[in-house]
Amino acid sequence: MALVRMRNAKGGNSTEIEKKIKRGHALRQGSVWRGYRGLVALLLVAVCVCRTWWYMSSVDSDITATLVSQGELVSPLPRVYTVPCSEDYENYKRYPGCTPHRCGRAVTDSVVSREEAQVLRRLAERGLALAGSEGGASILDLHSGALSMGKQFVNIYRYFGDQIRDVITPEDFQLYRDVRERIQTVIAETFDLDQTLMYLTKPTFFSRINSTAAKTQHDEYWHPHIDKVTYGSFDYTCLLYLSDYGSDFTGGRFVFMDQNGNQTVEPRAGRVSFFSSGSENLHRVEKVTWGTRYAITVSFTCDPAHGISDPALP
Ligand SMILES: O=C(O)CCC(=O)C(=O)O
Ligand SMILES: [Fe+2]
Repeated sequence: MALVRMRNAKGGNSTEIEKKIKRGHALRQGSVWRGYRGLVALLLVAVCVCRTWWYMSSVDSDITATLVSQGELVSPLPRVYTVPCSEDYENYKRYPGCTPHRCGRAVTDSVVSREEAQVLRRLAERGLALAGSEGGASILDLHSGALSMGKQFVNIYRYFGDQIRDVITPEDFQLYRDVRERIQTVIAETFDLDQTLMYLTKPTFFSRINSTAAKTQHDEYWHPHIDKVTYGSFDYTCLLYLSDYGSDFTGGRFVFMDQNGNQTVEPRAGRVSFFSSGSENLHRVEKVTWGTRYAITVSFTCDPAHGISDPALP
């Protein structure tokens, strides 16, 4: 009743009012749609974030096989996997008796004992405790003296002078030499080479990796790479692990990236993993998710011009 009276009272203005009401409806509908649009945009963003997260996690979870697990003991003979040598070798100078004629990867736990690995790990801990990068990987190269310090490197022999003798002893250098010799022998036996025609090459370094974010590109250790391309002189790469996957750290598995899937080597203290350095052995290291991972890279060249002597105090 009141409504009818109001309509009558407004009389001629009714169409104007109806228009306003319609406009109001339209505006309300618009704002409802805008509300929906906000929701849709939010959903789209969520979908994008989820897809990116799924992609990023799948990059680290696309492992197809474990070549050697941490818990196994590969002894007394190395476990060897041959792979066809890449065609790249045709573009490199050949050194008979050393250049790979058989390519592949191998793992052995009987060349370096766990006790020796522990001594080397303590050396790495002492050396790297002197400085270290701001995140990601830190390295200590006993040959050149390079030690990660913040975003750069220092030369430990110059920076710490004689004090470095309290950190690295003659016994440490002797152990490095012994281990290097044994590694050279097992590589020569495995790939049928003349070990007198193989030379230690640089860089040869201790690495320490933890889960902190890398601040510079050279502290990013997880990118897929080919050692012959990255380091130039490498013909045979060897990694000596100084800590245990699963108990000292998580993540950080070594991954061979093959066309038909990936193959992992799980680090174990004293484990020696070696392979021909060409593109038949594209690889990466998974990001470390917890703890600290120590390893030494000890590699060999066939080119005497790229050979170096064992590390020693200057
Ligand atoms: O530490 C590792 O397992 C591998 C390191 C590596 O790929 C390299 O030093 O080129
Ligand atoms: Fe590498």
